[in-house]
Amino acid sequence: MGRLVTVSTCSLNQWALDFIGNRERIIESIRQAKAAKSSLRVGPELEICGYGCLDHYLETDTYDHSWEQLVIILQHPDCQDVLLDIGMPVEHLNLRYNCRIIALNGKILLIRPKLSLANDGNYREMRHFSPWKAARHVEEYTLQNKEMQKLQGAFKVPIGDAIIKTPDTSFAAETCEELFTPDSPHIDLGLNGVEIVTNSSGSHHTLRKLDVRLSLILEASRKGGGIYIYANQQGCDGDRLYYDGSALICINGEIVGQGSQFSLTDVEVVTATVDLEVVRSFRCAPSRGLQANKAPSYQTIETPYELCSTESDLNPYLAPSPYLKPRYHTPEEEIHLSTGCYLWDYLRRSGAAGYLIPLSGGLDSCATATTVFGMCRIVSKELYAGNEQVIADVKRICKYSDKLPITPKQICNQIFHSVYMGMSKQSSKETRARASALSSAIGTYHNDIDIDNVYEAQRNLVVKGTGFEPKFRKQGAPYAVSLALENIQSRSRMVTAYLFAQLGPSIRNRPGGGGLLVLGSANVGEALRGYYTKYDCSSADINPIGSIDKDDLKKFIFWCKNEFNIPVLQEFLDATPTAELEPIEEDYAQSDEVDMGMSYSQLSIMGRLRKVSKLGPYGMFEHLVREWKDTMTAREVADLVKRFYHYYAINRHKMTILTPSLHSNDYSPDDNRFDLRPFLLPPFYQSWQFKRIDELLARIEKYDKEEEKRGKEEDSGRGEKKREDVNDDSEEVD
Ligand SMILES: Nc1ncnc2c1ncn2[C@@H]1O[C@H](COP(=O)(O)OP(=O)(O)OC[C@H]2O[C@@H]([n+]3cccc(C(=O)O)c3)[C@H](O)[C@@H]2O)[C@@H](O)[C@H]1O
Ligand SMILES: Nc1ncnc2c1ncn2[C@@H]1O[C@H](COP(=O)(O)OP(=O)(O)OP(=O)(O)O)[C@@H](O)[C@H]1O
Ligand SMILES: NC(=O)CC[C@H](N)C(=O)O
Repeated sequence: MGRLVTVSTCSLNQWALDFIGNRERIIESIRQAKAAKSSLRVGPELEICGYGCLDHYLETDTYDHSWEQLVIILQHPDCQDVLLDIGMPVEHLNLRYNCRIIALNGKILLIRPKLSLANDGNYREMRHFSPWKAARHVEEYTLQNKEMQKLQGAFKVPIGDAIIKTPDTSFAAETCEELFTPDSPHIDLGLNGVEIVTNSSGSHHTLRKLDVRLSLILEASRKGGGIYIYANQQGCDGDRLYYDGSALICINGEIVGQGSQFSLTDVEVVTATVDLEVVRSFRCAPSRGLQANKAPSYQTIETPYELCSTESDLNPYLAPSPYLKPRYHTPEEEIHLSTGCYLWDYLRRSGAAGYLIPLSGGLDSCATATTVFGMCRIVSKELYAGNEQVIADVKRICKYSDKLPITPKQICNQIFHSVYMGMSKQSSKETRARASALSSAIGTYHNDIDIDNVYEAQRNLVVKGTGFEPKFRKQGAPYAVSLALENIQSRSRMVTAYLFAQLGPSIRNRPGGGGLLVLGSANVGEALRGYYTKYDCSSADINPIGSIDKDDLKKFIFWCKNEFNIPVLQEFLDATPTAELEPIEEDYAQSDEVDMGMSYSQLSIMGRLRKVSKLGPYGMFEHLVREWKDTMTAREVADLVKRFYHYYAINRHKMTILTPSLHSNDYSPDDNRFDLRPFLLPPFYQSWQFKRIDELLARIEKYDKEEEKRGKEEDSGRGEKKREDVNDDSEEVD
């Protein structure tokens, strides 16, 4: 007869430093796990304080308040008779650790600190914590919190890397990054006969990443057998990351429970029943046995609590959960769902009345606007489904009617403002019309205004104050003077956008007033190339598309056109990207790609090589000269790479003021949290790096010439041979 265990994991929408809210969500998840008859509940990494506290981990308060919440949870009547695996930070002998608290019926069995800290990309755990002293090392921890001492009936508990032994099985915890390391703890734990391994994570979303995480999780139990339970945070916990849930339960490499990746449900519990006999029979292999004999041994902590379901004795029909196929979203769906869920969390947590977008009729602001409409679609779905938290949030934010707005357009109209800020000579009727058409299609509260007066007032300050008449380059002025005029427009648009954001709700008589959050729309390519104005109207409160490049954005807009049924989106895809900062003339209209001296597609490729492949100018040239050999000469590639790095270098200072954006890609150039670079870089022309490119280019061109010569000689050789052959043939024929 099988030995059945019912276990629960969860995704919680925690918020850094929201101790009360976080605690309530933890208790709710335990309630739901118990209702599903689970004997073990696993929660996300550092769930009590919220994973993303960053430098608040340097404050003792964060540790003390976490203990205070833990005491409340452990005493709570709904949190008894279930084994708990809860995440929080712990200070021990003046060092700080990222820990799991394994507890049962108000008592701590073990504090398990993280062994391998996450410290790349967005992660800075080494700044806040120490890794645990050594694998398998255990010592005593002295409880500081008086309430906890009382509850424990002791003032010491074990801290370290140990196994929890129950009469019927054993389990152990590993934490997030430990799964990503080559020598993961689950390998030795499995060889030590641990049948259940938990993994508690604070793991963020990037496009196409779930595949990597799922393969690692499945692999963790496929080779060595066993049950692997994965918990993760979900949502925006106060920073640029979207934690993408996807709680998972698997056995011997097969999924038996998978939670949502993106969701507006604050507490999502995933439960499955698994059969320990399936693990035991899988592990009965001689080669594994030989390795198990040699595996280093662990200290065990014993508890008389049994994890196996007593239900199996009572209910003969209780069966293990069936195997499931892994569920993935397409990258376009991922953009829609991650931006939508992130924007909703940001809005409801910020206390603002909604969003405002400066809508230009170009693709980028269109993409940003579409992410907000996508958010309204997700919210609408939850309203129809009766999600109480979402209903309460919508009631709080949407105040223009007593009736709950329910369709995406109704919701959009209440919380989303757009404003087109035209100039009579610079703005085309096409961009103005596209902005209006998009606004009508998605239902924003739209204003179409002209800012000529503001522009003229600024320009006249110079004319009247100095007598100098600034002109555009097409009128014969130097580039720098023309740029100054262009920048008046973009900067006054920013000031105007914030004005409309502050006053928008009052203009519409929103009960209680309120302000709107200004949305930005700079994309990765523009940011890298520096093709935007410092403090222009994409300097906003938050930018949902700031780490997505133009190619991915185009795919996203195309997908939305069909999925959301918004035909006008095709017009944005067909339009030539233009900043419209210079007067339009019969034979001249500004174009982004001409201005930049490179295409957005080339920028996408170079952006990935710079960040993801970690290539400098020389490495990038070496790579691209091979990659693009069929379409560009080596000299053209060298020119392009040099142009890219030159502008990247002289404009890197602009990244310091870039709008915070949702982190969606590993090629993100975000200077503030992810892509840390100097902001005063040498301009590269005349540099050592470019000199080395020139040397390589000279070698390549020499090689090309020699190849050409050899080719010609071979051709002529072949020609002569052919002629000889022909002559031979003719002789033969003769
Ligand atoms: N090394 C350095 N470290 C710190 N700051 C530095 C600096 N060098 C210049 N600066 C400062 O940077 C500023 C100059 O940069 P910035 O004002 O951006 O001006 P700039 O880069 O000269 O011009 C903006 C460019 O963005 C283009 N553009 C394209 C699309 C849309 C938009 C738009 O705005 O809608 C704009 C526009 O056509 C133009 O080519 C000045 O304040 C200058 O003092
Ligand atoms: N006439 C305008 N009215 C309102 N906002 C504008 C206007 N012109 C520019 N903006 C704002 O400035 C941002 C930067 O302009 P930019 O030209 O780079 O982007 P875009 O027009 O949205 O897209 P594209 O780069 O495809 O033309 C826009 O996304 C938009 O938010
Ligand atoms: N919190 C963690 O340890 C996360 C690290 C891990 N590399 C991830 O991206 O998911």
